[in-house]
Amino acid sequence: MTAEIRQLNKFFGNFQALKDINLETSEGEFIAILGPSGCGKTTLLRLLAGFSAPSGGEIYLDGEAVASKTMNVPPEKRNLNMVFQSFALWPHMNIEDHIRFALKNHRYMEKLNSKEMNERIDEILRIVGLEQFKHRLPGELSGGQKQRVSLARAIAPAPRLLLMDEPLSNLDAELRIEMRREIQKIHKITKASIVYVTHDQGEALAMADRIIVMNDGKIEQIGTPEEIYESPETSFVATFVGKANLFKGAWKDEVFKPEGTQLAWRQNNVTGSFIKDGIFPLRPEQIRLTKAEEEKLQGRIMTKQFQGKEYHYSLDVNGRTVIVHMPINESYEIGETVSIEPDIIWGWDKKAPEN
Ligand SMILES: Nc1ncnc2c1ncn2[C@@H]1O[C@H](COP(=O)(O)OP(=O)(O)OP(=O)(O)O)[C@@H](O)[C@H]1O
Repeated sequence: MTAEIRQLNKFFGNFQALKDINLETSEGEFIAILGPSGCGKTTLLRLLAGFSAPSGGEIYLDGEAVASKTMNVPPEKRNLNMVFQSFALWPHMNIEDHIRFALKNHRYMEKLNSKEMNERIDEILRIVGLEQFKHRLPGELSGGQKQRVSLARAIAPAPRLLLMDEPLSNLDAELRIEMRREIQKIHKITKASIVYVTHDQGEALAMADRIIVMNDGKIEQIGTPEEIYESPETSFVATFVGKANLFKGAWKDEVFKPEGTQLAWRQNNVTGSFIKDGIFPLRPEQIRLTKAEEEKLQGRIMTKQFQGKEYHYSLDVNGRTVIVHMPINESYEIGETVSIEPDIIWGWDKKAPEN
């Protein structure tokens, strides 16, 4: 299913939760809506689902208008299903019956006889790896298994659009990684379009075809995971997604002069807004520490954490905190003064800095 959102606005009283949202998705696309708590992700998802009506603008599903200021097609008349963070399972109903209920009550599901119904239930439970649990009640399942049931229930009637609201946030870290693979598999098998809300950039980067980064009710950037990570267009995207350090200074063509220095850092891939604002975003792994040299920017190591393949350092650089990740074969100590510069091996710019 394709979705088109035009100039969408949503007010709660005087508070504007969505501000002029525009978006077009293509058939079968996996879209992640990524942003911090309160930025409007769930509000946008609820409007797509039909649980809530817009204050302005329009939504089209497969080219047909489903919502505007004056009309709102209800969720059951949109060929979609939703998966919630809370699982939303019925405690008295076993797993098989959850799927059966979903198959019987979805408007767009063809009518099945009881043999076809049982085959479909088994097929769906096989996809999510729950065949042996079909007679259990939700209370007899782990968190991960419960979320598999809610995924199974959502995909059972083969909706053309799946809306997922932080479906993994109630699971522990290891299970979340495993469930990412499950959701990717489900996307591949069902070919449904997916809109997936998350505040976890790892999830969005790992699964989505395109990511919409939202902040304060607005879209900051839309792009593939690679575009969002490698070429952030705003300071918000650079820090929220890439955890970038924002160095202040002045740009002249492709050369950046950090504030208070005569250095020249070269970079040919920074977007217009950074150049205008005099900012050079560098992710922790794009910075290199070396023994202190006078002609380079210097900082003092405040903290050092061992992380397996890397040390994570925080430095005080002229009163600002800078985070740097370095391989463990180069080690510096807390209190040491070191030089910092853009990394020419891992950085965006493969050319040597001009200094
Ligand atoms: N029914 C409502 N009435 C008033 N304000 C609301 C309502 N629903 C949401 N809001 C406000 O709209 C803003 C966006 O909320 P929303 O739930 O969309 O955020 P979110 O990005 O999904 O956050 P989270 O990640 O914490 O779920 C918030 O400031 C919230 O308080």
